[in-house]
Amino acid sequence: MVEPDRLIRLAHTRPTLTQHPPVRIADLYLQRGGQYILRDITANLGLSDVTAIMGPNGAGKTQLLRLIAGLGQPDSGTIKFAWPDAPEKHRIALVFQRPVLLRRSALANLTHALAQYGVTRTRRTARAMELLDFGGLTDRANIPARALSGGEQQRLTLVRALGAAPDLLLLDEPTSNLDPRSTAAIEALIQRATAQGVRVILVTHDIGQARRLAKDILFLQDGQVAEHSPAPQFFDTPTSAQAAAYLRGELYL
Ligand SMILES: Nc1ncnc2c1ncn2[C@@H]1O[C@H](COP(=O)(O)OP(=O)(O)OP(=O)(O)O)[C@@H](O)[C@H]1O
Repeated sequence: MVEPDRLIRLAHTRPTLTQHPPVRIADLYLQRGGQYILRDITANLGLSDVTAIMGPNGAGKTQLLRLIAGLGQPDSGTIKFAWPDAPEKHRIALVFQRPVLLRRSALANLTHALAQYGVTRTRRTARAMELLDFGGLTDRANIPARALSGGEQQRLTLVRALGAAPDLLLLDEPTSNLDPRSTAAIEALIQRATAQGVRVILVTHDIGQARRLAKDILFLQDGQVAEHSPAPQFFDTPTSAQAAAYLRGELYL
């Protein structure tokens, strides 16, 4: 495999993010079907390399991620980015829970995406091969993407997103349908991306995954922030009753 620093070479210089939180969410409300599904969300995200958004089904995790990605507007409140021109599409990449791939080979899925990202035709194939290598998919280059295993498809989706050299990678339960081996491969990819300075916001129900990857946890309950803490504090001494019950595996209704 190529070295990570060769692979995700940045299309632009990353800003120093220590002074400004990459994502600043303030007083955010979102209504759907006549009800508020996100309420009074105020949080700085992306200060650590991996932020996990956790919470029970229906808590609003996916909707919050979509708003951060620029897919839709809140009813009120703001989402501001450390990058002056964000959300510019190539600075923020979103990977959905289920892979969405074209009916083409793995390689062609990547060259197609790279064309969208503005990579010149002459560089596309070499870059796509680098990305396949990064994802451990070199020998799958010419296989129809939709014939790949679930784990391979998700790896392909992830390296396709990284091909945009994003500053911020948004992942919505990227391993929810995968077995431990495939999950480990995805987590390794995420860690290699963060080693390149990519900030990750990860929605996950997998407590073990959050422990392995995340430095801070935003816990949502009923569309509100129940807790936002550094990971060790969240796991050892959660301050909200909801998070404590969730971590104990109790059914908090
Ligand atoms: N278009 C819509 N109309 C009405 N309600 C909606 C709409 N879209 C989402 N919702 C509701 O918003 C709530 C939050 O949904 P969201 O998908 O963000 O939850 P989640 O925390 O990601 O859940 P899960 O863990 O099950 O994926 C849910 O109760 C959902 O039914």
